[in-house]
Amino acid sequence: MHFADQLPEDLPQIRLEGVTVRFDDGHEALRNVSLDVQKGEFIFVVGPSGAGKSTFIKLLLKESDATEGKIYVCGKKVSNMHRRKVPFLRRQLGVVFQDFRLLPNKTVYENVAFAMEIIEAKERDIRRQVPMILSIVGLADKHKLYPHQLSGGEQQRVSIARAMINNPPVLIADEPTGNLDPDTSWEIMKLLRQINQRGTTIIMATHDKTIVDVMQQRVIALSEGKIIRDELGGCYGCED
Ligand SMILES: Nc1ncnc2c1ncn2[C@@H]1O[C@H](COP(=O)(O)OP(=O)(O)OP(=O)(O)O)[C@@H](O)[C@H]1O
Repeated sequence: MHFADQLPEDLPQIRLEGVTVRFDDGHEALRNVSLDVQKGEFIFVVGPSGAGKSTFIKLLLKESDATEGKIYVCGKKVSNMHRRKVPFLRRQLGVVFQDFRLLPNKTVYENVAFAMEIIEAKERDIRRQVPMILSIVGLADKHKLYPHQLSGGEQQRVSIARAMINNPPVLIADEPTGNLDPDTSWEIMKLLRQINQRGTTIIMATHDKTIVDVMQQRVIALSEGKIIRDELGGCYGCED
């Protein structure tokens, strides 16, 4: 038994313990950050440009490494995880980006099916589940179209369908409404709220003050790499 590898008791879905990310030039993108995220939470990560939001998200996905501290995601210690195990970690995390990142030469159906093919799902399951998720995101009638034939909001729905098709317990959204107009942004937020109400934890980095203020969820505010506020039912910048 390797006691050093034992996980702490009562581990929440995500835990950061004294995490610092320091780059070669000495700049610290995160400084001694500690936080717990419980299963089923909806969390906004806010802060000005350069505050450390993307760095935080990259740590969860193991796209970056912490210089100091411990990170646990979905029952696994990520901070010392072997590269070989990273693909298994990523299966637990659906990811949605500001710029959608769809495959331009694949149809809506194929873009979503691709995420199941990667994990070697059975063809029969793909044929059953892809139409189901497309109807949940309101795109059942657009399955044959290519990304360039869709509006920005529709493209983001495809990317949410792709992120959710393998039922990850956590959905990470990095500025998912950043390229969308206000009405379309609200449609996307309604969809994210529905997904959260079905039990998926959502962590969303955003600059959108209105969305954060209206949604009344937990808000973690970063400034210069430090958590300066962490409150339930919070607002974007409460001093405003
Ligand atoms: N490889 C790197 N080397 C040095 N500094 C870096 C590196 N990557 C990021 N940084 C710095 O770390 C800080 C945090 O960056 P990060 O991308 O996490 O900010 P952010 O809050 O996501 O900003 P934005 O809202 O503009 O996306 C910034 O000052 C950035 O310049």
